[in-house]
Amino acid sequence: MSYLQPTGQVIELGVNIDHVATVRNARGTVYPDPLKAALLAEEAGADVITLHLREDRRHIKDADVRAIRPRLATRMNLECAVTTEMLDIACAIRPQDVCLVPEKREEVTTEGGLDVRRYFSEVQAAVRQLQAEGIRVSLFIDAEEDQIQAAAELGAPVIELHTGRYAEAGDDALHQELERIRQGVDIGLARGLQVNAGHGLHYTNVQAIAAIPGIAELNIGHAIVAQAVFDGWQKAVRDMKAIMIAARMGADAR
Ligand SMILES: CC(=O)[C@@H](O)[C@H](O)COP(=O)(O)O
Ligand SMILES: NCC(=O)COP(=O)(O)O
Repeated sequence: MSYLQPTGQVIELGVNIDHVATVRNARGTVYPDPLKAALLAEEAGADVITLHLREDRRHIKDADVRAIRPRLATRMNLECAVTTEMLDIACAIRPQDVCLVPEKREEVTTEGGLDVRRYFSEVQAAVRQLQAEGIRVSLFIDAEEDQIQAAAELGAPVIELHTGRYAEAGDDALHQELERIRQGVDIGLARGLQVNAGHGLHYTNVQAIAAIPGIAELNIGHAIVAQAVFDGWQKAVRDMKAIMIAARMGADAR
């Protein structure tokens, strides 16, 4: 049986537009415009628009977040670090969703999940601050039982399991990493959490993740922007969504 999401979808696609901004920033131009990318992605089937306002603003800028928030027909999932600056920005702009992620200046991309257990009180305070503004909070964590348990304990309604290790796994570790995600989904659902997933997913490795019953939403960005170079933006979004739904329906049919 397919679990239907609020939008009636069996699984939702969050399109992360960070790297549209990377291309724009490469020359300091105003194009490609992340706002246009967001609106076209929604037309092409994106259920959520995700953007990561990093402390170093290497791609998405504050102005992008402000410009995009009021224009979306779907919903904004703003990813940010657990810092006073970012939480204040999130509370001012009030996206529907905020996903709290770890951040290191020197990282090329997000390297792991938020250590909710270690920073329990700080994360709990951040969740409460955001929830007081009516924002739904997701925690970007590794698929580890103690992290999932900690997320449930501090009252976050949603977790996003970091699929980076799965995405980077060689053939010998792939099955183990996929099993780790599967178990994380089961643990999260058992604790009443919505379970999302993301990071490093592309048009091939997404299928096994999308097929996991109970995953509500996948956040995917880099691979879609890369595919858009060859196929165009809207086709890249449409194709990713179609692959996800086919994988989920195939799994449910089994
Ligand atoms: C949290 C996550 O996995 C993505 O948002 C990722 O951080 C995309 O942004 P970067 O490519 O700048 O890491
Ligand atoms: N949280 C994952 C995300 O938003 C997109 O990550 P990626 O697909 O750009 O690796």
